[in-house]
Amino acid sequence: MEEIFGSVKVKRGLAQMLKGGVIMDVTSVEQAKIAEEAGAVAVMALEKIPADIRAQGGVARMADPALVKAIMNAVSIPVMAKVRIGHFVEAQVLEAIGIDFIDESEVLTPADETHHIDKWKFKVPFVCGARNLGEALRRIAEGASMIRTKGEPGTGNIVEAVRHMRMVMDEIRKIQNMSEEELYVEAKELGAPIELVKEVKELGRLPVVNFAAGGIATPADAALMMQLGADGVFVGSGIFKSSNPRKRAEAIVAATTYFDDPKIIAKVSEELGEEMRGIDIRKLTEDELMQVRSE
Ligand SMILES: O=C(CO)[C@H](O)[C@H](O)COP(=O)(O)O
Repeated sequence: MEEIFGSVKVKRGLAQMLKGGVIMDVTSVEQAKIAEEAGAVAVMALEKIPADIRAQGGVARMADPALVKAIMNAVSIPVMAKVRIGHFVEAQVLEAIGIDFIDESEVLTPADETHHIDKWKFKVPFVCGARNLGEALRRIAEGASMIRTKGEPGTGNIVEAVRHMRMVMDEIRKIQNMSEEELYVEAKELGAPIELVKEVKELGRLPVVNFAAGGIATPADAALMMQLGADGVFVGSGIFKSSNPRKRAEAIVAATTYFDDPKIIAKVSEELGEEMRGIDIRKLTEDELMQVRSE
């Protein structure tokens, strides 16, 4: 058993078990319980949801381990937590307390602008963000067991999540239509290892699950991302910045499950109360964009 614990197969398999589900950002035990009861497949423990990180500014770091442990004790579903990009000691701390999954996330303030964490050194699986195929494959080459397209977190605006998912899917289709010999130049242009590019051609998808994140605020948003090819969704601000988080969380779970059934999506979208207000991405400066942090 020891031999396979922490193996690529086990770590990627854990991510696959979350397929088709919603992973919700939570900042307290109370929110974690709401998420679990609403049908989330996992929760992401963090100090502040992305909309508040964006609004309050300052340096955003890994959550207090005491908060993470309290959430782990309160729910039976897997618990994830975020570390700053490149901050391998925050990752060591989370692994030490027995976290189920680590998100090396651009939502927190990067600790290293050049290097991501060497995720092969950890037994715990990692999820990382990507805006395109090259970025996704670089993170997988570093040991990520799950990818999420980045979107623009904390905006309640789906436009960047759509852009990034379409980009990844388009680039995969392009590779599928290439000959073997063309893959070498493509790998160079993507900045990704040739072995992974070949694997994408063979599989017709990423070798790990790819969820959508950043800006999902309604059941229809979640279903849109699923129809565009996401394996599942992450939702943070859209739920806990709305007037009725419990009802919205349940509706987003239903819409993710029945993403290709507009009648169900219509039904669960009724009377959800006030939505998160949201931000026009064009009003953000380059410095305010989280998606561009470390590629
Ligand atoms: O980083 C994340 C995924 O790991 C966040 O959960 C996600 O991006 C949340 O964004 P939003 O608050 O816009 O839903």
